[in-house]
Amino acid sequence: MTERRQAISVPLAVAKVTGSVRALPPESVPVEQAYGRILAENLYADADIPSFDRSAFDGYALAAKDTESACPDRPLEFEIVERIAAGQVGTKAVGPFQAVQIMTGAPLPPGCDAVVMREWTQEYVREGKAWVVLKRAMRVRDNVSLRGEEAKQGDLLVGKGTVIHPGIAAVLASLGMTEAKIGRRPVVGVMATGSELLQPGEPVRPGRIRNSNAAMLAAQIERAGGECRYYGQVPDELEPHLATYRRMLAECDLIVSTGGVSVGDYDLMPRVYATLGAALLFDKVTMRPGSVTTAAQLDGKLLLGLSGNPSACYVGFELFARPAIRLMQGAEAPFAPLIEGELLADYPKPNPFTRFVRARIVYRDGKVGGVPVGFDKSSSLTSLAEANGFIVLPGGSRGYKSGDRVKLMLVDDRDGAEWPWGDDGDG
Ligand SMILES: Nc1nc2c(c(=O)[nH]1)N[C@H]1C(S)=C(S)[C@@H](COP(=O)(O)OP(=O)(O)OC[C@H]3O[C@@H](n4cnc5c(N)ncnc54)[C@H](O)[C@@H]3O)O[C@H]1N2
Ligand code: MOO
Ligand SMILES: [Mg+2]
Repeated sequence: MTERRQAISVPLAVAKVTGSVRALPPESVPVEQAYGRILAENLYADADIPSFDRSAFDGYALAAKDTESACPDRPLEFEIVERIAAGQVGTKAVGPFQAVQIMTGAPLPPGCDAVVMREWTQEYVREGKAWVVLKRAMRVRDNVSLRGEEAKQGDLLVGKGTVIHPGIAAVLASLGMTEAKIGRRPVVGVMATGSELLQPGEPVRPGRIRNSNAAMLAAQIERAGGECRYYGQVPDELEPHLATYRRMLAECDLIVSTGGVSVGDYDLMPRVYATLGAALLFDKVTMRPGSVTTAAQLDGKLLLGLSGNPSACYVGFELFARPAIRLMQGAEAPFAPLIEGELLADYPKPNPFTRFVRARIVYRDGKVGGVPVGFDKSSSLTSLAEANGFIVLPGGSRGYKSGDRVKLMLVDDRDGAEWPWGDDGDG
């Protein structure tokens, strides 16, 4: 008789996987190539930001107190003593009822504490001197960006472990960094198993199917931030499994296989792990699809045996490989966000295990909801083309009705979330 496997809960399985990986040593890349990578150091302001008082508008810098009596009936005249563009520093002392013509971003000259927008003024020449006339009073700091108003020297600007997006690229550049220190992308070895598999370019033959999981996993690895190294598809024979697996162990940081984890005669992954001496973390999870997802550890490396069934493979990857890949890059928030939203169609099936219904997450009328996509079986493939998330239904629940509140897992998210599962049960 086949040995019965001990199933563990999803949160426990996720915790076992995430507890088995650690951040890889960081590396540096040019800031222009850092988009989507994970920052490996805290970014602190190296100076006050902005680093000097500067004009926020094109206009005239002057002392606000000189403008107190200005009004439409009694305009005030200021002598223009200098004109400064952004990048220039004024050289003239500015006395009472004098002004400096100033452009946006230029440093405020000493003696000035406000800027009048050009549109509020008129400029003319009289007796060989340039003058500007003003019809309203200004207050100190009007139209001025003050030194340190955004951040003070030493302030934390961006935390280590954050996914770099365009705003963070701007911060890096503003700190004078040409290179960003980031987590190295783990090299993720992928092996597809199954004598039935054809390469996508091969003609179909009776009983055979095209290998779609390899292409799917390559894209999932890319989305998670890993570097996919594909080792091809192996037939259901132990020797090619072992040979390929040994190469992956030597060359990769994380190993993902698809297929062969169940109890069929040709499901060889359990024997692969046993032969290699890997320590099993789990080989059954109380989830659907993907219940036979297996995880093991060898020489400090995480080995993930995903199901061959396309939907089960997809779900297993997002639940286990994704946070592992992100943690290996040093992410602080490695998980896909799990949020509450509305179920947008009836889902009558009972859920003996936690169910991950492949879904289209939609944002409509200020609300977020999930629509189950098409054909809903562990073996389904084409409906995945529509999915950008999962509806997560807890184990032990019965059918759900359209409009019910449910948990939605956003697998297309980029920034990540901290532990989404709560401290008990299924999140
Ligand atoms: N007696 C039992 N049978 C099965 C159980 C069980 O508990 N007891 N679990 C079922 C569940 S649930 C799943 S899921 C599958 C898991 O199967 P394996 O991980 O062993 O995968 P394979 O047997 O290799 O293939 C399953 C299925 O997927 C197709 N496949 C495989 N690789 C690919 C690929 N690269 N691209 C596309 N499709 C692929 C394969 O042809 C099979 O149809 O086991 C159930 N059985
Ligand atoms: O492992 Mo299977 O995908 O639960 O249906
Ligand atoms: Mg099988």
